[in-house]
Amino acid sequence: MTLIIRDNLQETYKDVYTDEALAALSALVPFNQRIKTAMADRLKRRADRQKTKTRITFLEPESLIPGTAIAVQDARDGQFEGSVIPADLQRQWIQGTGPAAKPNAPVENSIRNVAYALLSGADGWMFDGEDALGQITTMSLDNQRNLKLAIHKDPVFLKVAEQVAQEMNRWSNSFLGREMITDWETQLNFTTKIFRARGLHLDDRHIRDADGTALAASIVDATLYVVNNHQALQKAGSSIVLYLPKIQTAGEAAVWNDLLDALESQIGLPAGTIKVYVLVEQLEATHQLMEIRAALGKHFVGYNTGRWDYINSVSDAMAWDKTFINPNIEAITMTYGYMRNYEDRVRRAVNTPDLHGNFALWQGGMEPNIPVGSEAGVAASMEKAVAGAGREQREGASGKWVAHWKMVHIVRPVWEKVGEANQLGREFPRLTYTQADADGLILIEPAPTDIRGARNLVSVALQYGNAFGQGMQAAALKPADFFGNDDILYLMEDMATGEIRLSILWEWVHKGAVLTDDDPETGTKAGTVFSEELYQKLVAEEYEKLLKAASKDVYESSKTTTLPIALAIANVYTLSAVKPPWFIDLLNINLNNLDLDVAKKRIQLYMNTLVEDGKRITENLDFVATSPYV
Ligand SMILES: CC(=O)SCCNC(=O)CCNC(=O)[C@H](O)C(C)(C)COP(=O)(O)OP(=O)(O)OC[C@H]1O[C@@H](n2cnc3c(N)ncnc32)[C@H](O)[C@@H]1OP(=O)(O)O
Ligand SMILES: O=CC(=O)O
Repeated sequence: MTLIIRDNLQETYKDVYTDEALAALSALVPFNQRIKTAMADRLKRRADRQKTKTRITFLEPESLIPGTAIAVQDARDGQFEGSVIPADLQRQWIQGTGPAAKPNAPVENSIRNVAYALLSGADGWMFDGEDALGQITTMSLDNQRNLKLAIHKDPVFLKVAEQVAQEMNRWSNSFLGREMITDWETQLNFTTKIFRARGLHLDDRHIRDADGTALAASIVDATLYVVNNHQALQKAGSSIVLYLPKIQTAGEAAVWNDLLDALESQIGLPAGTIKVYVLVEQLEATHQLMEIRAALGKHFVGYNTGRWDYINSVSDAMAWDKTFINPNIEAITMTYGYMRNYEDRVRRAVNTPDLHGNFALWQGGMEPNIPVGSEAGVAASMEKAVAGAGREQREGASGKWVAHWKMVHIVRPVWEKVGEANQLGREFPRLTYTQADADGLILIEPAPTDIRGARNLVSVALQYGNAFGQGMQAAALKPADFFGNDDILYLMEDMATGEIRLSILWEWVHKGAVLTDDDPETGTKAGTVFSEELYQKLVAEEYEKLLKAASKDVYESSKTTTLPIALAIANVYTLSAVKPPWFIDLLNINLNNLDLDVAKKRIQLYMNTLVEDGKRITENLDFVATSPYV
């Protein structure tokens, strides 16, 4: 199969696009069409639900999981072959997450992120190819390059790691009162390496198939990571582990399963060698948890409650229902209405035995706090972070995600104190599939819905769009009103947390959220209906604050380049009657573009395509083909 690689990248990244990797990509090209079809099906289901105003439902027990010979009822009963949990995944108290590359940085600087991760003392680290990894220029390839250098213990990486270890110890001496790393070379072997491939909904920016169709990013990410690193990982006695994001249905899980089988077969690995965690980030997936487990069979090891994407997916799935209105984002914790019920289904699903009595893992969701700020601010936020982790541990999670290496030794003691490697097989009632269960998954409860909440949504959404344009798909952000206030910490924001903010604003504008509190500054009262005018007023005010902010919070150069583009995108997303399915689409088509007029044309093109043809634009609009690889 022919591949077309953009510009001269085959040459400049020949350490990533190795012959073996290109051969595997060529062999997997047939999956491209299958993925594109699955994504068209997704959009159609979404459009049909909106048109007919229908909710997501459970699958018919007698039906087969699409793409498999497994009956839904069998999956629910655990009548399928799952996986034994490998030794290096048995204890995953803390998994850190983060990108393995930085924007516009030489390798010696960019690879520092991998050193922080592998020296952090986290039980596992999910190196991100998706929501936290910037995609400007060639970042997805830099990410792959850095991981390969680190996993192969290249001297370039080891030199950086030695230096970073000293810096980390300086911080931990002052913050924790002790060194966090005693022997940096030994420490590098501690953390299980995990990679998150991009979801099925995204296209790679650098490779197309023979027809000129962009290759699905999932194929590219999984293939490059596995092919380039499987031997080194296995030689070190490590598992090959992926996180799979944003799966919506068991049928999509079956596509992933077949893709992984084909990849294993291509490079001579026994079927089921690659292990996967699945992020439960979609309302539809929560209706099909056992079915997804079954479809992934021997590859599947566990679920993660990917809470931020999840909130967005519920908002998106319920966009047609005028009564479904989320409150302030700060109120949507894991114990809030539909979130509580979602978490409960995940823990029940992983603790249902399969055919051989195997259970699966539940890794708790993301803790977005970072311990940087005033002493009082850090103390208060860390208390909350530890309390949140303690709650998840008690509810049955075998571990947690943190967004920064500084958080590892703050949250890990929650599990250290308990001491059990995991909570595999803890008793919970079996899943049921009643109307009441389905209703619980969209349960809204009364909670603050106010102007402070709206300002927070607007300000961070604009800053997030700006950071994305600068190549930082994750960034530490806070609302502009709190710039300079060290008692309020910056929180980790990434594609997921950025997107929910706009989704909630869309609900408030189009469904007329009723404010719960008076706001003297705008003169609105409890009972005021949120409107487009109110949104426009808040956006104008918050944008002005960002223009006036110091460079520490809003890069000066971004104020005339990526920030106005972020504003244009936020406005179109929030004000369009037709809700875009993914915020990232509008951001992606403007990657590497700093011109507002060009951006406006692209945004218009996207919206016209969506409204008129019911299609998304996901390809790299700046793709310049060179000679094909055959
Ligand atoms: C909802 C979800 O999908 S969650 C999963 C996806 N999200 C993520 O993975 C977010 C991960 N976190 C991050 O990317 C970062 O912590 C951020 C962007 C939030 C904050 O980063 P910064 O503002 O650079 O933090 P800070 O200045 O304290 O970082 C200090 C150093 O640690 C590095 N670092 C910080 N966090 C991480 C991380 N998670 N992984 C690797 N390195 C990190 C920074 O790059 C920086 O390196 P340097 O010394 O070479 O400059
Ligand atoms: O991807 C993770 C999430 O919390 O969303």
